Amino acid sequence: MIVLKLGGSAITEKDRPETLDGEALDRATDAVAAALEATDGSLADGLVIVHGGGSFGHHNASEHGVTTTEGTHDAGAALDVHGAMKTLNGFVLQRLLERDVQAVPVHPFSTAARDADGRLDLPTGQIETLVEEGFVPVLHGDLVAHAGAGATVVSGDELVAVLARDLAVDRIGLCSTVPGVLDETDEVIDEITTYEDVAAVLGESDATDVTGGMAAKVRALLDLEGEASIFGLEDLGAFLAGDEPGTTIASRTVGES
Ligand SMILES: Nc1ncnc2c1ncn2[C@@H]1O[C@H](COP(=O)(O)OP(=O)(O)OP(=O)(O)O)[C@@H](O)[C@H]1O
Ligand SMILES: C=C(C)CCOP(=O)(O)O
Repeated sequence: MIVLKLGGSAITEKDRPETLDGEALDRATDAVAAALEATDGSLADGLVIVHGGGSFGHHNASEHGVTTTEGTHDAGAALDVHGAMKTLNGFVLQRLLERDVQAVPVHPFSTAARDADGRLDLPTGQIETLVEEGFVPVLHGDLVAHAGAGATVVSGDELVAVLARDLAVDRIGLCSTVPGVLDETDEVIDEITTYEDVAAVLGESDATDVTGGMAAKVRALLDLEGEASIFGLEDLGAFLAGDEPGTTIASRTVGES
């Protein structure tokens, strides 16, 4: 199974509130549809798509002071953030359906929760069954119920990490607006194995972002057992065809702290 995150920075104009990058989303969904068609719909035993927020969700969350740790108990605020993410989810689904991809929505706000320590629980049985039945579940960064905090933000990157941990996932790809993780001279770093090696060059997103940008992304992926790739839209087709474009985030070896 492949878990693919379409970064919000890749499919929206992240610095203009609630603005889709329709051309980029077309390119992304073209690549997904072509990869599925080339494998008669099987694509390495299934595909799960997660998309981020970009200019949907982050601005709303920021206005309401909601982050991954600071929550809200105001249903109106919660629905504002969740509604923005559902709007973007609708655009992603529509473009996939137009290309005959059997995409269906899974909204984390309706299914996931955090405990008081912030640990995320995302039931995956529904997702597994959807994949087995030939669907492409499309999840998204969202709000989730958070014990003691109301509702907090969950990033698409966190969802990818949980899916990779709890499902039989073979490959993980994060398609963003950058061609990979960049070093101090803006060259793509081929492989990252420890956070410390790259901490100095990792930053937040240039645009409004409540979930930590590239630094949080690398941290979440380094916690996984398998490898993950971070790459740009131009390399999405290559990733889906089996290549490892951009930056590979390699897991820690067993026993290493
Ligand atoms: N060393 C780095 N290499 C590449 N990008 C970096 C680096 N440091 C910070 N960034 C920022 O991280 C951004 C990518 O993270 P971001 O969270 O915006 O991506 P995304 O997952 O595509 O979007 P979203 O979070 O909206 O889904 C880049 O656009 C850049 O602004
Ligand atoms: C801001 C919200 C609601 C979700 C953000 O998800 P991300 O763009 O994957 O970090």
